[in-house]
Amino acid sequence: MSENNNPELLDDGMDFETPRHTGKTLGRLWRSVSDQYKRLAVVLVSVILYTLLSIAAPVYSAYIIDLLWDGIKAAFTEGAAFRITWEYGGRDIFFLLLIYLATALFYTLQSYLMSSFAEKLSLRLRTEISLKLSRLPLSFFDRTKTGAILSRTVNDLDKMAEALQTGMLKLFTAAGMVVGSLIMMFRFSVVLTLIFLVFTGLALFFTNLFSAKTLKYAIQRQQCVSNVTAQVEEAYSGRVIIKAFNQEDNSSKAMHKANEELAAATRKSEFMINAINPAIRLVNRFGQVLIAVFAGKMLLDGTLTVGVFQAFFQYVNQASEPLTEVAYMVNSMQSALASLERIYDMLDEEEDSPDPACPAVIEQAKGAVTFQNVRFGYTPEQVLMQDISFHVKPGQKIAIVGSTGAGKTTLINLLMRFYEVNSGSILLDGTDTRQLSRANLRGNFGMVLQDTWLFGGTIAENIAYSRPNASREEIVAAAKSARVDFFVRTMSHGYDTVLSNDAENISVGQRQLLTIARVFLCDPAVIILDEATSSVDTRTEMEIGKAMKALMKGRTSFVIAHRLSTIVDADLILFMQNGNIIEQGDHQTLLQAKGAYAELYYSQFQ
Ligand SMILES: Nc1ncnc2c1ncn2[C@@H]1O[C@H](COP(=O)(O)OP(=O)(O)OP(=O)(O)O)[C@@H](O)[C@H]1O
Repeated sequence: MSENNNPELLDDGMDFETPRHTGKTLGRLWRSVSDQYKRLAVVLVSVILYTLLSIAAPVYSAYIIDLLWDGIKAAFTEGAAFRITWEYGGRDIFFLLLIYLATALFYTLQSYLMSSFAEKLSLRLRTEISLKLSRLPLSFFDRTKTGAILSRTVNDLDKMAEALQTGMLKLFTAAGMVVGSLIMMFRFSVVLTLIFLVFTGLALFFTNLFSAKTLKYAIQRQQCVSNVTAQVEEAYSGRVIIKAFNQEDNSSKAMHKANEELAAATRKSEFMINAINPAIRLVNRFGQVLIAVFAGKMLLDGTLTVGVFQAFFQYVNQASEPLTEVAYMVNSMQSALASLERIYDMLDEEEDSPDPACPAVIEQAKGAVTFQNVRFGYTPEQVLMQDISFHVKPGQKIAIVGSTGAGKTTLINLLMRFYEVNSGSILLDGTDTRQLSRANLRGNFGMVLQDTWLFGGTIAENIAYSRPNASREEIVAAAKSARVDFFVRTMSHGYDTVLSNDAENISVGQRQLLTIARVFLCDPAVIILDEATSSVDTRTEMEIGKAMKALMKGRTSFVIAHRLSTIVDADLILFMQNGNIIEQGDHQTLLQAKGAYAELYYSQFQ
């Protein structure tokens, strides 16, 4: 199972893993529940009392049955009626009932306390995770699959909470119950207890023998479930492309294959579970029959009383059940610890460097931007940008040009401080952006990306995302500036129309206009525009172009340009290649330089 300890491989929520550092993880868990020690102490006392009473009840019942049995025999020989009075038997039966009641109460108490303990812990971890997610750098999300993050926040936490609620309690009570029952059994009869131990040993041996196989099939099944989920996800997200390329048959064949594999794996794993349990129970039953035969003989010999006979069987049940479950309990506890370990791993991930303690503040930026000898790589070993320098005056339009992968988006990522530069600096109005808080820096920027993001909510709420307290008039004014007001009014509920299911009921162009409205509303000093490519029709493209032009007015604007025709009026064109700016200047200067830009320009227009 060692390969399962690699967090990368655990993305599909595979069950039955083992923790890497059990002691360390337990220690950390212990420290993170320091506010709940009192609760745990009460649970511990309750578990001890529950176990003691559960062990005491059969002995007491043996005493009562023997007492009554003697009374019945005496009454029989005397020919008198047998009667139970308060003094004779009644009081004992009442006390026995009290013991049963108390065990039930302690059981309820400890179950309740443990579930609230586990829920408190999981709420705390959930909060820590969500805070952590907001502090993690984007590079974490680059290298971690979405499924893994979801699995951490949902599956792992649930698994851990469940194991703490039921598994741990069972483990504690099981230990006490087995030890206590065995002691009592030995006291009653060494021979009968030895028979019990031999058969339980056999049952455990068979459980171990088959558990490796059961585990193997269970893991296979889990992998098949992941496979089916992936197929469904793929078929759903790619449904348009699948239809467009007439691949429905292949897609459903792949799905069918995954389903068949899952059915086969489930059959095997269910068979193992369903075949093993009765087999093990059979071994246990054989043991019990043998004990009954021997005990019956002892009963006839008079070396065992009726009361002890029945009490012994109560102990057999109390001891054998936890013993056969112990393998499962250990597995589930280990798997819960592995889950907890992954949660801690995520909480230990390196965070964004903290904002400065006394940050500089730029309330309303003028919009001057300077890159000074910026050097950057997404990974330490691979430097993408060697040495980038340029200066932009407030209100200027800067076009960033370059082939795919040239580093245009990266430049913007650095400007927004989504990633930190390796060396050099980026200045906004002469202030190093690292001296500002990230919130202050980003508050001075507005972004319109091709990859528009709208959330499930009304159109008004979506526009107001950049300024949640904006009035309806301001929202409508922003929509008008973005030339999307007319479209919104044609919708069934206007600005209160709820966008759902990824906002598929509105077109790509309209989505982009809505995100332009969003930026209009927050009125930033610097804007970043990712020009629309061919995914919209010419008319919508013109609308977007006009809305963007209006947005750029009076602001410093960085435009990631795909068509050179739209940037001839730019104050500064940055021509990028392999992460570096190889030419910069305005359109005329670059044409006169007769370099890469001129070549590209003429290739597009001649
Ligand atoms: N998050 C990331 N982690 C690692 N490498 C990245 C990351 N994002 C981009 N890169 C790499 O950095 C280089 C520049 O990418 P970038 O996205 O900046 O290019 P681009 O000019 O914006 O391209 P496009 O026009 O296709 O969007 C590419 O080689 C890309 O593979």
